Amino acid sequence: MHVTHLSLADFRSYARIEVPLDPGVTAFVGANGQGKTNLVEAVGYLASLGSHRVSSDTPLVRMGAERAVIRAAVTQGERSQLVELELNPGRANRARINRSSQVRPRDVLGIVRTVLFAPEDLALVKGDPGERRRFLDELITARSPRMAGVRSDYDRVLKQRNTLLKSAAMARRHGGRGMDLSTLDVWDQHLAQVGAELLAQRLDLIETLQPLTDKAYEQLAPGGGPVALEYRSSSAGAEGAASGGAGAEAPRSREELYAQLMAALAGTRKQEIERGVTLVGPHRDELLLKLGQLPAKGYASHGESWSYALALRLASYDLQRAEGNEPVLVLDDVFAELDARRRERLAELVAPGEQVLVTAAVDDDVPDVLAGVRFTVADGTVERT
Ligand SMILES: Nc1ncnc2c1ncn2[C@@H]1O[C@H](COP(=O)(O)OP(=O)(O)OP(=O)(O)O)[C@@H](O)[C@H]1O
Repeated sequence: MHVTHLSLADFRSYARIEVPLDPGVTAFVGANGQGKTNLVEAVGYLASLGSHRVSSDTPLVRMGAERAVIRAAVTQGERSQLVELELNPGRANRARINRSSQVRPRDVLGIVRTVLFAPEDLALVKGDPGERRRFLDELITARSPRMAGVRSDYDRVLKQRNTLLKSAAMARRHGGRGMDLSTLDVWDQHLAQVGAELLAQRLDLIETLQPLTDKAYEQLAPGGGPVALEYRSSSAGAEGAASGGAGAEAPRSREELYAQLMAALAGTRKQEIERGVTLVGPHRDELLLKLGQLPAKGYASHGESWSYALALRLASYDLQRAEGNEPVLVLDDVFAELDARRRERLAELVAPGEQVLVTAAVDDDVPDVLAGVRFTVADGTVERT
């Protein structure tokens, strides 16, 4: 798919902007702070209902404005669609497809697809486990938009269960009789049900992503691998079952994963009531990225960490393409971060994409193989050059 037109109103630094886009490569070039990333961030938002830079919508709305609107015309094969999101921080966001009456924001998922490479990606390798969980869950949602509902159900159930545990912990501290544990039993079942669905999807994704990541790493840094993705589940027993990639005997069916989660919740209940928080479940799991025999985090060099992060993004691109969903590739300011060899290899790998959007501070940061349409971004204006 590709975006043929992007309109923004009160989004970030833009009061109003209309950008017609072609398939193939488009580079947005301009000095620091001129609004290049703001443009591609908007495209990424349509694909994931979130920004790759911030976790709240507030900074996305232009200072002084109340709401921001992102609108894109999208073409997939013969089909064209108009998708629109209105961001209302503090209130519910709104969405429209083909100017129709309103739909839920999550209904637009799957219309715009992106794989976004950005300097923030280094956190995939060097950052907290939450970064890697988010990477997995975003890709799961891109492959199967209905999983956005499962993800938000999980967050909701977890929040409610934590509230219950917190009040149980408070009651204990203040010498109360404690709580009626049958209520907690019900929440355990809810959590295990949605948790098993999420866990199953993550394990399936990791198995599919593993060979693609290894291949991408080899393309970017020949001879530097192998790389391995291992899922460390907080709900697996001490024997470490349920690891994706490696664990051949790991439970895979929803029923087995449900039983695993229920057993883990029962096993940690005393501790959870003491601490007032849910200690096991997908929100506590870790995706371990290994380079050779060692974890990349803490061991890989800066360059190796970059190659790993890029390999994960390339693998997600290959995966979506293989499943018949060609995403828009967005490369936000990444070439300036890479040495000449990686820059060249990455550019060659992405150049054939149906649509590639690149941002760079200067023309020289855009590799020659990505010659295409250029826009100059300056002072809130975007002009084709
Ligand atoms: N909500 C907002 N309201 C108004 N201006 C904003 C808002 N959010 C960001 N900006 C402005 O947008 C500009 C940053 O834009 P952007 O991140 O797209 O820059 P860039 O061109 O990608 O720069 P760099 O090359 O440094 O990455 C900054 O000047 C910032 O002050």
